Amino acid sequence: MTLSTQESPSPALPSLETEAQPVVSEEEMRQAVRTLLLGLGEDPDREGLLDTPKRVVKALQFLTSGYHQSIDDLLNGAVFHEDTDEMVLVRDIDLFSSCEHHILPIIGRVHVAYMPNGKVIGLSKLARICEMYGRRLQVQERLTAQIADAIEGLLQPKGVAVVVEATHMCMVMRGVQKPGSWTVSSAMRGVFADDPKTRQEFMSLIQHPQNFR
Ligand SMILES: Nc1nc2c(ncn2[C@@H]2O[C@H](COP(=O)(O)OP(=O)(O)OP(=O)(O)O)[C@@H](O)[C@H]2O)c(=O)[nH]1
Ligand SMILES: [Zn+2]
Repeated sequence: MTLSTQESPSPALPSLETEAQPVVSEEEMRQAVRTLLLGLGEDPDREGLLDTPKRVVKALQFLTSGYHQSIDDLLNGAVFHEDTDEMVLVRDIDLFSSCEHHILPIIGRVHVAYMPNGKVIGLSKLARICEMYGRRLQVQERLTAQIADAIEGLLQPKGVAVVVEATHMCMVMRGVQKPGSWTVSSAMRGVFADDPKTRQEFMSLIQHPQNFR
């Protein structure tokens, strides 16, 4: 699918992926799902599958709806001037994304921290940023870096730390079939990259509780 540029990001914002507009109609997408069903040996005209192409297209559109969001929209102006230089951390943000290789779920959690530099962001907006990038076709490493870049661009903080812990259904349900495997990726910027003590403080704050599975 070709991605077409719909808007040029504001220079004050971090560089974003351009908004994707479908270059095929919804009907063509449904036909493609019907073709997949036929290829799988199914009968797309049997009762249980009649509405499946429509449902699959709708589900995939939702799971990739992050392409149609922008930081500007989700932020709703919630950046505030605040004189604090203590670490802000939101941990255990649920993550549901889709791997770009197999379009299968990536499920996990994100921990986001930053060291303010005169500005703070509405806490929910950190989770919304994770959602926006999660609802795209992703590799975990890029998702992690995009979240860090967005926060860095918005707040120009003294540092940003993002850790993503996720399990990839393409490694669990198929392929190498390793349930229980978790991939951990991190993006450390500013003081989190430069100062081992600050990084260590962050890492100790996101340690799993005893009962973490
Ligand atoms: N680095 C990285 N790799 C990923 C991610 N999601 C899936 N992959 C990997 O992408 C690779 C694609 O490899 P290929 O050999 O082209 O595809 P495949 O035949 O389906 O590979 P297997 O999964 O090993 O069966 C696999 O090793 C996946 O585990 C991700 O978020 N980051
Ligand atoms: Zn995959």
